[in-house]
Amino acid sequence: MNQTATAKPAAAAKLDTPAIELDNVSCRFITADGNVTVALRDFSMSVARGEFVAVVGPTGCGKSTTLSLITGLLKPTIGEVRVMGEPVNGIDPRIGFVFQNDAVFPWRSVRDNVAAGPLFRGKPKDQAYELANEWIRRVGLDKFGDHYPHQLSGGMRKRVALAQTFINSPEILLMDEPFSALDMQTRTLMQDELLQLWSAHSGSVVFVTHDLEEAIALADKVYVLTARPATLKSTYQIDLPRPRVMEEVRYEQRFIDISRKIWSDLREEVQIK
Ligand SMILES: Nc1ncnc2c1ncn2[C@@H]1O[C@H](COP(=O)(O)OP(=O)(O)OP(=O)(O)O)[C@@H](O)[C@H]1O
Repeated sequence: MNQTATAKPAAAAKLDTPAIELDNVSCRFITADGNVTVALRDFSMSVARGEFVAVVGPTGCGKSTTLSLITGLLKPTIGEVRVMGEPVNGIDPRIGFVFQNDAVFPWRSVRDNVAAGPLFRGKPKDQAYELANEWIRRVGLDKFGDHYPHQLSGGMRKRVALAQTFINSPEILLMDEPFSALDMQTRTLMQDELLQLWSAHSGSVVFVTHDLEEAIALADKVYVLTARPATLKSTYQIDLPRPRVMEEVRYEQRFIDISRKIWSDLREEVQIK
């Protein structure tokens, strides 16, 4: 075989590599009293570059564990986790996070919170603050740059968290129930904002949620996990057209059909005691 004729240029081959791969991963915890909890069993997942993946499953099955494995905070008991084709090894600056609890510094103003990432990464102060102002404007908080987190609503704090994360241009964004503490209206607004930021930014997202509708409305692909020990129950490609408008997409017939299908899978698992 003619190797040179078939081999892809290295750069192109690299771009084909998924952003995230979990390869037959199992994760087992041994608690202080000697009990063993298997959180994931023989679980595989692949997230392409620029893809938005949502992970749903019953409470306590192992959804957050998948994120901890991607960050390198946890190591799999069996299997391998790769980011951009390389085995995970420590904290990766290409990964950003947004969790349910805001990771804002309460003693810093909005502007200082948003500038913290670039400053930490060594950007000169004037550039870091210029960028922070730009992101504060993008998330609609222009008038609140000098406010402190306790002076903001839950939705506004979430905007700070998004600005704080997106300012670092993460190639991978991990989100663990980021909007679950928000009321329904604010949550819908934040979902729209997330989609706008993501589409302008083109990173890969793994979004863990209890809310099946949220998963379908946002994602390109939904992974459904079984009850613990979580293994893969099913995956669904979500073929709803983009751009999606949150308050409209959930009334579309296609959305309702997909929800019904996935819910029938999930219901079986939620009912397992
Ligand atoms: N560090 C740990 N030590 C021991 N057990 C753990 C640890 N982390 C998670 N677990 C256990 O692993 C299981 C899966 O936890 P995980 O947080 O991944 O579930 P989840 O699906 O995200 O849950 P929820 O939907 O309630 O947020 C749970 O039973 C949890 O108690």
